[in-house]
Amino acid sequence: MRPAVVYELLKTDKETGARAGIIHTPHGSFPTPMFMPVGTLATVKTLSPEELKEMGSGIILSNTYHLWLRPGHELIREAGGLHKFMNWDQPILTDSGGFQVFSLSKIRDIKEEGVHFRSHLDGSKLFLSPEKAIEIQEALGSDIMMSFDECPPYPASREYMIQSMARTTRWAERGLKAHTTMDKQSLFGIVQGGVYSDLRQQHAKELASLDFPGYSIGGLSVGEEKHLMNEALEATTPFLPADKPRYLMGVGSPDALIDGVIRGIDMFDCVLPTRIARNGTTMTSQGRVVIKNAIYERDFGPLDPNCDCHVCKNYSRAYLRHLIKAKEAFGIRLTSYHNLYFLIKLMEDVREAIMEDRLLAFREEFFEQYGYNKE
Ligand SMILES: CNc1nc2c(CC[C@H]3O[C@@H](OC)[C@H](O)[C@@H]3OC)c3nc(N)[nH]c(=O)c3cc2[nH]1
Repeated sequence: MRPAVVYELLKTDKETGARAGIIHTPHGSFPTPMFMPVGTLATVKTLSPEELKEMGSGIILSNTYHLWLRPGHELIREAGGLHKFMNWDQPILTDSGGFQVFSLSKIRDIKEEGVHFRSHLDGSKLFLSPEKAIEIQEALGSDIMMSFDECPPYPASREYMIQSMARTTRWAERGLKAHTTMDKQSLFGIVQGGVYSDLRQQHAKELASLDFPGYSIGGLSVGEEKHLMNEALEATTPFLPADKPRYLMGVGSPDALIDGVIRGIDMFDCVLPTRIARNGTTMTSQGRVVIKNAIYERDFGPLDPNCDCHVCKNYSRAYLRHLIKAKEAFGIRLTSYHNLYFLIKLMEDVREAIMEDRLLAFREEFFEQYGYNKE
């Protein structure tokens, strides 16, 4: 089948493996590297589609597991699909539910045919398989779908990893066969292998031979140290086709994004920016600002003097601190907007640095300003 998702490589940074490109999907195109806001329950918490477009969010995520449980994928299909249901007419990427089954449900039983588990909402018995995950994502009308995989717990033994990877490959093949409603392929394979470089390389090659339109790198950002994530990426991306997108799942923080781009990653997602925003922690060009801190009580300057988002142009740190302490809903709307804007803008700046072959210099300057070098 022809791919529904097409990657256009524009430039590779001369000093690193970093790439600048464009990803084309049935609902439009977006530049890469790109940070993708997470809208697990069909909403990027507290923000409207108009605000997401205004901040430059080219694509958002939603979550198969959660939407299947509530409000149900059949209801969303009747509503005309997820784009219509949530009034978002640009690209949507959905996860397969693999991760949530393993991270949310206590009781689960992994079998070859799929995973039996109980709903984290009402304890009812559920069964998720590669075929079911495809059925749900097709009902949602997702532009970029994820294969049903196992994200093994961290750490996992080599023996367990080898068995799990082999099953994840068999599940990926079943997903490719089940994905039939559209005349084009929009299913990504998910590379596993934990922190074992040889297994990462082996799984990348295995999935590359199945010719997916794109590849996710899973099994990371699950508690491993940063250098282990970087080493896993170095063992994976060189064995993935250069003309296909690479998506690092669940990442992340500004340093992890930059170091992921340097190792050939094009797409990222993470709940971090919106999750920390809800308790008033923000990312700024000078590092983290925890707005509830008393030092900001009479600080009438902008959250980030180097940021041109509407929050930094119109509201002061003192006002944000007041709203967050008073638990005013408008406060977390402002901190959520700024944090997402910050990461999307960071990826735009990184993309510019790639176009001008100066990504390592950009990394040095950003790390210095943000305060990473102090750690
Ligand atoms: C946080 N670290 C992390 N997240 C991960 C996710 C969930 C992202 C998904 O989870 C939701 O955010 C909580 C988002 O909806 C996202 O959708 C793609 C993963 N999903 C799958 N299928 N396989 C993996 O190996 C995997 C690894 C991860 N590591």
